[in-house]
Amino acid sequence: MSQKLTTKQEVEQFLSQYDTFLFDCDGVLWLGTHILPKVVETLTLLRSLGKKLIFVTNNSTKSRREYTQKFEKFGLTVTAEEIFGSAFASAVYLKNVAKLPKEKSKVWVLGQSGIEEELAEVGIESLGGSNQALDEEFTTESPFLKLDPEVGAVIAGLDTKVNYHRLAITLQYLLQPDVKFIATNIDSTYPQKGMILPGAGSIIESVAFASGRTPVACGKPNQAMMEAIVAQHGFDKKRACMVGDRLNTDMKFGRDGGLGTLLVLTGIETVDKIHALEASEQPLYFADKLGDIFELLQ
Ligand SMILES: O=C(O)[C@H](O)[C@H](O)COP(=O)(O)O
Repeated sequence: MSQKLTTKQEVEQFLSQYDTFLFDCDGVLWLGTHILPKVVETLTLLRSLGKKLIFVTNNSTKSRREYTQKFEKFGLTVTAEEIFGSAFASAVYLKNVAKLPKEKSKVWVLGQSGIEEELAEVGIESLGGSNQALDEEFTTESPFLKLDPEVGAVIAGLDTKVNYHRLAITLQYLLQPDVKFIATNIDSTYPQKGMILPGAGSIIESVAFASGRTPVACGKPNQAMMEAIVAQHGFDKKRACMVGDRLNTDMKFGRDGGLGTLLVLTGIETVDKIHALEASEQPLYFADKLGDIFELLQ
């Protein structure tokens, strides 16, 4: 049964079990540009206790570099090596697993600059994405209908500028059987201050349904992402904890990876949703917010 962290002793006991903490971002650390209460204090405290912090987000709109700038704005110094985003995970998958043939080495992007930047980092040329010509209304005269024969894959992720033009051209590439279909993540929604918004998964579902194809999803809960993180940071999974706000991505990612799990209620989930699960599916711990760790230790 999931245990709620409500006392200083419970928090001390919780912290004593783990040396490494993997943090989801949206819904745990912040809601869009709104940092959640006592997050900076909590992360600073954990660092002072010698804990290793790694940030694992399914949000593909920003590259690791752009995320370091977002952390900086909140007064937190985080290096790109401490951040794993689904855009990075997708680029690594394409580079090291999908291994596109030389003659089909380009990628069509349905998504934002974070994906384009991470693809460029691994030497993959991309089309589409944030290209402003795609903001134009779609017509059958669209120049993008002249498909690039060197495109060997589609990567689809969260795109807050999604429109019919982008969906129509993405579908044309997905109707080519030899073009691979990669999704950055499956999140149906994501939390913003006071509301829930359509996530990458809901956008990707549009072209998956239209094309009749199912993508390979590279973000949480895909364990390839966990393996990449463990390979880079070399921590003991038995003494690591995944902290997240979504049961079917963050908590599944942590549980399947053999990590401890802490669910916070500042994002998508509720206590009722936790208790509706089988005991084995529930997070080990839950809390109203991440900042409770700092507040309860005072
Ligand atoms: O793609 C989305 O729907 C959102 O960006 C995603 O849900 C947020 O990612 P998180 O930081 O919660 O993993």
